[in-house]
Amino acid sequence: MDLPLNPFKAALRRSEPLYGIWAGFATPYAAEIIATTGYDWMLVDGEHAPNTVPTLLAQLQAVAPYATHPVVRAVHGDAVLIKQLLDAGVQTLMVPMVETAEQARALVQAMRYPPHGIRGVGGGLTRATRWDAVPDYIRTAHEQLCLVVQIESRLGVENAAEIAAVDGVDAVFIGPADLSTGMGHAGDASQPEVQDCIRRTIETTLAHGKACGILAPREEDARRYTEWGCRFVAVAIDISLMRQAAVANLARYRAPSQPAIVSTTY
Ligand SMILES: O=C(O)C(=O)C[C@H](O)[C@@H](O)CO
Repeated sequence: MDLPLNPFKAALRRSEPLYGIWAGFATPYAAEIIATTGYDWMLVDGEHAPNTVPTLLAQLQAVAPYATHPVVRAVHGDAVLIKQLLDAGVQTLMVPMVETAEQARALVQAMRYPPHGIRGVGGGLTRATRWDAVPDYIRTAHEQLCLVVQIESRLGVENAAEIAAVDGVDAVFIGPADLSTGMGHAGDASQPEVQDCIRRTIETTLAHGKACGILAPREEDARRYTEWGCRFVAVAIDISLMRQAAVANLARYRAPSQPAIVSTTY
């Protein structure tokens, strides 16, 4: 069989925004529900959701029949973990907290086979090669792999040009929560100096011919970042959607200040 194409990587070159959703339930069942809803991509979160390599694999398998592209966020940029994720069939990998070009280059190396990198060869053991059904995987894999590095610190913003310039970095994704918190604003990305960093990072990334993305569950933020040039925007978080819907539904019957009648005490 042919090497599965990466439609997300191809779509990053287009001008229309790609709308995504954060998938934090860490279960294949919930991931599959999300995959049916029509978002262009979903972020399967291995950093802040309770995921492991097997749970990420199960989610990749669950969403495989659907058009929504799974972007998997690793808990960190360790080369050994990256090897396992790629072997499991991750095509688009997001790595948090990339602050220097050197870090970005190491990530590219982790995703490529020698002589271009250090990825170990799993061959017929791996889902990535469809258990050896894909011919010439070693020589062609990099064409369909996509590396998204997260810039989410002041140092990362300062080094954004060098990071975006790294050959093999396909896109930059801004983390507004970590960026604002690291700048002393405890998750408040609306602060002018944080907004300034976000805008500069977008402009710098685009100037280097790379796509830029961001998490923006509030509509006004998502629209502004899109206007500033973000190409892929996560406009929702599944867990927040569920909680907000549950709270709003109960509020139709009972004031939020009223305690539950049935309560379990220990
Ligand atoms: O800093 C950010 O913003 C992100 O990287 C996304 C967060 O980790 C996300 O989990 C917030 O819910």
